[in-house]
Amino acid sequence: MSASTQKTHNLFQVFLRLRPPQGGASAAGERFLAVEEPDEDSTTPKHITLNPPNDRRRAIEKFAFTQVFEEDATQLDVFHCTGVASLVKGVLAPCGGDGTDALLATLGVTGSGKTHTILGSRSQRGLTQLALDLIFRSIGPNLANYDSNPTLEHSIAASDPSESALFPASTFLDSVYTDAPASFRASSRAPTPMPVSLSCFLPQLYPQQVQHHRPGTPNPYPPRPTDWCKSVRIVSREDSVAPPTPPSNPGFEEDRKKYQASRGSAFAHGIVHGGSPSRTPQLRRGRGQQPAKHFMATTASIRSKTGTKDALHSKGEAQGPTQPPSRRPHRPSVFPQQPDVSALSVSCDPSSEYAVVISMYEVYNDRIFDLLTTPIRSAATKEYRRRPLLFKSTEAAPDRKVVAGLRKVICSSMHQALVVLEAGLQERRVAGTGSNSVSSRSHGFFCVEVKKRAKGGRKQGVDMPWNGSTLSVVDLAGSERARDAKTAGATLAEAGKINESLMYLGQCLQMQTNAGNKDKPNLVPFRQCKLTELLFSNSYPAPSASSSARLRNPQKAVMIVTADPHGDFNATSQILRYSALAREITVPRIPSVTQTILTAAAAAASAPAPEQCSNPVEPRSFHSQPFSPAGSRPVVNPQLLSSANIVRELSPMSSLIGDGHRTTMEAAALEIARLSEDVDYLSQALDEEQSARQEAESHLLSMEDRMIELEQAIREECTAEFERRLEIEMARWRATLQVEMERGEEHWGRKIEVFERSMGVTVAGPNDEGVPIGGGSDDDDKENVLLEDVNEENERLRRENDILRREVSGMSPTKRHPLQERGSDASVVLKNRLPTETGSPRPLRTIKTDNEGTGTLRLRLEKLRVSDDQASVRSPAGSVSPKKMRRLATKRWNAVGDDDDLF
Ligand SMILES: Nc1ncnc2c1ncn2[C@@H]1O[C@H](COP(=O)(O)OP(=O)(O)OP(=O)(O)O)[C@@H](O)[C@H]1O
Repeated sequence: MSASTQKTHNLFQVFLRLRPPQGGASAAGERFLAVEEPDEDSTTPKHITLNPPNDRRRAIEKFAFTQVFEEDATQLDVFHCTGVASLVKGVLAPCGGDGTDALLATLGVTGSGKTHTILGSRSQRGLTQLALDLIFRSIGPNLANYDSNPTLEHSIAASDPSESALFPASTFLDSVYTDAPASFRASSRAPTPMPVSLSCFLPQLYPQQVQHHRPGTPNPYPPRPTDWCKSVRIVSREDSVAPPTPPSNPGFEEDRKKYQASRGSAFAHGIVHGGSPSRTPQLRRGRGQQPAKHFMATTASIRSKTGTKDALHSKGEAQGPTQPPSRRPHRPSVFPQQPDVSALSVSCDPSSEYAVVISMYEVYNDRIFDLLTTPIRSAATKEYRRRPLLFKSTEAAPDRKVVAGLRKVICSSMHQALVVLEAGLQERRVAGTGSNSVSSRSHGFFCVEVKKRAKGGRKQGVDMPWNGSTLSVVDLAGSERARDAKTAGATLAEAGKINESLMYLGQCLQMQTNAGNKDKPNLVPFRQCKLTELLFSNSYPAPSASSSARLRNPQKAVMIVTADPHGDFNATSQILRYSALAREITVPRIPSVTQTILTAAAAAASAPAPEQCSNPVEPRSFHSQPFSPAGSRPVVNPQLLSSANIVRELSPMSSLIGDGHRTTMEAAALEIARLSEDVDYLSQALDEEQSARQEAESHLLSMEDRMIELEQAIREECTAEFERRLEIEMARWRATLQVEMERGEEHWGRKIEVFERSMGVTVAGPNDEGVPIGGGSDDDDKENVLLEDVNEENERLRRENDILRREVSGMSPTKRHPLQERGSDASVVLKNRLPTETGSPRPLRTIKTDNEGTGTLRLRLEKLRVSDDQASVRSPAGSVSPKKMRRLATKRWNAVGDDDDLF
């Protein structure tokens, strides 16, 4: 097919594959995607209808695809119906020529089944393995024998335009895996060198060439900077442990789930960076202990948790090929065999010999990294790094771009190809997210170059060049919403890059149908990012092919869109919108702004014929673009058009709007649908916010009531507590007051007593020893002793007084004088005791006696009187309080004043 004829076709055939619900239909959410019945002229469904769940006001969309695979479609169904065999046939070019490049890609929301479709599972092969199987089966005996032709590698490398480093599979696999066959070790080839040194690594990669290179002659295999000096990405320095090997028996779904769970938990914390599969902490469990995501990706988890900050921005050093042998993983040996395509083969060119060369790379953060190049550790940063590769035109291929500097592996068998694929998948980045426990974080490219040349390979003693075509299998990373995927940090950043690149891809896919439209220029903006460049660059014939250059056919491309009918509606509808070959929108309710737009458009359209506007009717349904998948007739959704409203309103609309304004109206309808969705979403969000606000307000009110109650209770409690404490304090105060009063009374009593005592001492004078009575110590015992002494003295004086009285009464009046001589002149005493004119008693000290005996007697009588009173007051001694003493003393003082008849 010529380039000019290809131009009129879509760049991609787009298939849709629906994923069966995980955990049964009961566990799935509401289904929002319905598959339409096949058209009359077709046996397979091609259309689906997207019904927004739980919201009948949103636009209903209908999409057309090349074919729709429902949930029960098998891997073999997809393989057959997507025409992989046809792609392979184009690559093999059985009719001669270079063949046609083919691209097989999957696109979809994260977790929708892209990797499952492309790479299969532990029990089922994916399209990649099936395509490889078909290629090797079809080539069969025409595959060039590497063993019988040692210059094969040289001749292929010489024809390769991409500045690649070419290795035989055995050499490459021995550098990656540990269990190299004994025969290989005994070969003449140098063993895999440990260090990264270029000089010591060269013999391993180019053993034959080095052997054959003679000193002094130009080396045909000089080390290329792109081969050795491009390190691409950083891998954690923990990457030093042997990875698990895929279980040898396929079909153990349980093991697989466990493995996925372990990977999910291990990677859920962030990015899992690429690295050798043999170097992940999670993989230290030993062989066969961890099942794989799919049989090829058993060790894909190798990515060490990085945490590695700027892994992507760091620059690396020279890249080396290997890890130390002891750290390399074991070579997988058993792969799933189902589905079986052994009965299928396509023809190849019998006059040609073929060689199959495999390369793998990934697009991560808009940069290309080789998956078959082991990252090497930087001496400076101790990080494992790779270098990004360039997608460019080379000297050997000026008319097309190639990924330059890839490592490519020549495979002699299907098994070798599978093991190489496994090795490359080990390097691919995956991570656990909220949406998929084993989520691809990069766009993976698996390229099978089928080289061909005329049999014999030599013409006039010169090696003939190899030409050929490439089958590229692409497993795109899934679009994801950060909210659902619960990603953060670096994983969130890479999700942003993924979404951005998928957005550009969506723009390209949307524009692709215009490529066949003669009226519109080819505006597919595929140079916006690496992903679209890689996918679309070969879709067009070389723009400036020189006369000497061969005119290559544009690639054939198949896109398989995967979708989960029970998954995220918004994300799925977005993917379907830009990937579908055609789309029809039904807007059930047009907001007022829409009416304005449509009315204006209708007025403009009807300006030349104003009579058509006599009865305008509000339109409700539009076709966003004509359905034209692969030349089919325009599609109208019968279910949607069965609505009486829509049918009735379509006709007036089409009569109102002229053809010249149809494009405007379509754009307006699309915008309306988008705005309507936004409005619906915002109104729903507003409703949620309002209900949340109401709930918060009612909660606030109840909280306020509760606070008031609490405040009241606290106040009452505080009041009770205050009163209780006040009562206690009052009681304490009263007690203290009582004590103080008693102390005060005692104090005053003591003072009065001291005063009385001092008075008594002054009157009594010194005792026999010359010490004043009562003037001594304040001690009670002494007082008691003194009191007893006074009492005794009092008694003695009483007795003496009685004696004297008897003597006085017995004496004659003439003999009474002696009594006066004894100092017992009562009249003098009475006279002295009588109050003075002022009313106060006359001080006893001032008494002057003429007679010493009379004075002494009088003093003794006075003493006797006072002491007697004191004795009567104080007896019983000790039982009278100071207070009483004071009162009694006071009374006694008064009594003394009144008791004039004492004698
Ligand atoms: N057709 C299917 N049949 C059975 N299981 C499927 C199918 N499609 C997907 N799955 C399962 O769904 C899960 C997610 O699929 P997969 O990993 O292929 O998604 P993905 O689209 O590649 O996600 P991501 O973009 O995050 O890498 C896996 O467990 C896979 O086995």
